[in-house]
Amino acid sequence: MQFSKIKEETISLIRSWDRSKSFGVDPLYVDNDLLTGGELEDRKDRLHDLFHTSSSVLDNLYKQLKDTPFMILISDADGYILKSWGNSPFIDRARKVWLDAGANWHEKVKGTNAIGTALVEKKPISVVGEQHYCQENHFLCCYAAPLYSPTGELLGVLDVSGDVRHHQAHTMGMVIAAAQACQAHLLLESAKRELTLCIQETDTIIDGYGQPLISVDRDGMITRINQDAARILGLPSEKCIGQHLSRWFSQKDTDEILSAKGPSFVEPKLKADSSGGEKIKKWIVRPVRDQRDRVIRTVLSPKPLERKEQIQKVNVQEVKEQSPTRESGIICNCPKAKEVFRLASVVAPTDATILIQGETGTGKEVIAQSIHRTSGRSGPLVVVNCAAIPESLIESELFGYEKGAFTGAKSEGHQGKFEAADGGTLFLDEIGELSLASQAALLRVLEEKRVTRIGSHRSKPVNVRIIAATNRTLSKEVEENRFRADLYYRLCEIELFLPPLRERSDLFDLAEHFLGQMAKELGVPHISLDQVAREKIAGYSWPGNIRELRQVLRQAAYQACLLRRTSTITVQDISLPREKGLHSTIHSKSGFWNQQEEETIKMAIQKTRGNLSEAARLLGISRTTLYRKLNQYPQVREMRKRVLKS
Ligand SMILES: Nc1ncnc2c1ncn2[C@@H]1O[C@H](COP(=O)(O)OP(=O)(O)OP(=O)(O)O)[C@@H](O)[C@H]1O
Repeated sequence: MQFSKIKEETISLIRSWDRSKSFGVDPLYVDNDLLTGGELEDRKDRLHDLFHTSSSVLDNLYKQLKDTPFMILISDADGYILKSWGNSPFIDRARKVWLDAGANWHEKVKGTNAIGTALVEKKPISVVGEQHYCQENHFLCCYAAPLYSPTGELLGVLDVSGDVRHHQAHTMGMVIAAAQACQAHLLLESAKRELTLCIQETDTIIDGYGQPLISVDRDGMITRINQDAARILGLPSEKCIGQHLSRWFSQKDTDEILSAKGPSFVEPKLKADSSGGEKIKKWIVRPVRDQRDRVIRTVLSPKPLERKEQIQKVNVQEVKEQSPTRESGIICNCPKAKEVFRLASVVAPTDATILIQGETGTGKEVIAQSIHRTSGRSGPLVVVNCAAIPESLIESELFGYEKGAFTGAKSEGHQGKFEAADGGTLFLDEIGELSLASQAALLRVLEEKRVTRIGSHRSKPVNVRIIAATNRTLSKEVEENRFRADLYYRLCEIELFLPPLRERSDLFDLAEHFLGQMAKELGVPHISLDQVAREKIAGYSWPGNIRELRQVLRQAAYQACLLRRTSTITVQDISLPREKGLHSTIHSKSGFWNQQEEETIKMAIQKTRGNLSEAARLLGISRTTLYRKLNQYPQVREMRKRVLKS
């Protein structure tokens, strides 16, 4: 050993003896500090990672010392020996001085000794024979080196102890090397864990990224791929990994992708025989470089399409479409509306979130129902009218609540609409009416795909397809900060715009359909419109759209059949509000609507002689709604009383 090293060790030993004296350690009598079994196990548990990762190093060290009068010990940072390995007869002698698992060899207990002194001095040290402070330990020669965690925390000490007669200076070197190897293993393990976490984190990010992503190595083999991209390639993601890009792209395109030196666009064609579905026009290629600036990975993602392109793209799909038919109760003989239904039928079986926009009464709920019916989802369609629920209740309606969550809560708690729609579709009608606070809560559920009942700490996974609808222009609401932009983008993965009735060419198909329904209700074979009535209908702008058409025809049909006893509707039967100022009246759902509604209910009550169940059935509304309507229109109530008396 070098002189300076010896000098340094000697100074450490002198300091240690001073400390031992000041701690009041008696060199002739050791007052041992021993752990109970439970405490020993607890302390071992805390160093589990060290023991686990260092087992091969310690096994090796043990093999080297197996036939010698030496033993290996590991202590924790407080000086308690947690593990020891060794052979008798030396181990039996060592036990007599409690050089064994469970005993504390801190300087405060044992005075100067390799374990205790290495812990305090925080460096490797050997303590040989009489260098030990306590007399009973003079038969020992001990070599110890501190063990540190990857973050630099002192974990304990690795010690090799033996009979003083076998003291050899090089043993110290062996212990230092073994301690370093233990630390390296710990570091490697923690790096591996960090890497695993990183990979899991990245996988989670790329899967929820909302854009297809493919990563290939420099030979063109796929190393990572998210679900969206796998769908394009037409194979499950696990089957794509390890496949060469040339399975999907031509050799020329593959070479172009792999030779990209910086972010660029390529326009490769997916091979005709690839089993994948979507065709992408352009891909963005982003090379990933290592520390030496070499391209080691290439990430491919499709260039996002403009909305117009997206719609065209879906339209060219060879997907079996389900056009609305008369049997389904949906009339759609106009090219503009057909286009919307075509797109709806293409996206119905996917999980894409759909935003339906259109004026009031254009059939947003009708198309939502059609999407749900053809989605293949086994759960129910749950409809929530966001405008009809008071703001203070909307979150409990959507997410549910636990018992006693708030004053007035049902004692057994309440399932929210999200849970009710699990496995199915949640139709959020009039989404534009949601307050900003409720928008934030909704966004959270959409992102996490988990719902937490109010008053609960546990969240529950939900598999719900969202269809939202509004008659506001949501992008304008976003611009004016009344609707969250992030929620808007979440909701409009697919946007459907239903045309207003005045832009549809199938007005008379719709009229005929409704008149057919009314003929059934009124028990007549057929109801028709005369020419002048048709002209009046054709010349009107229908701000209340299909709903308004149905209401107007219903009133006209009742008037013609019940009051005039004819099945031909004439212009006198058709009562249209003055067009001036109509829009606001329709939108406020008051005025004109109320008059129409009141008249229609009166006729139904007359026809059914005051029987509310039958009247409700005739009107196509629930009994509860009819009761509500009777409260709203006192004159109808009075009329019913008269009908019942007569
Ligand atoms: N294509 C269609 N064929 C037959 N009936 C239709 C069609 N579209 C809509 N309707 C009828 O028109 C009425 C209004 O439709 P719906 O409730 O779906 O409109 P909406 O756009 O959701 O209205 P709001 O914005 O006021 O909620 C309903 O009675 C519906 O049955």
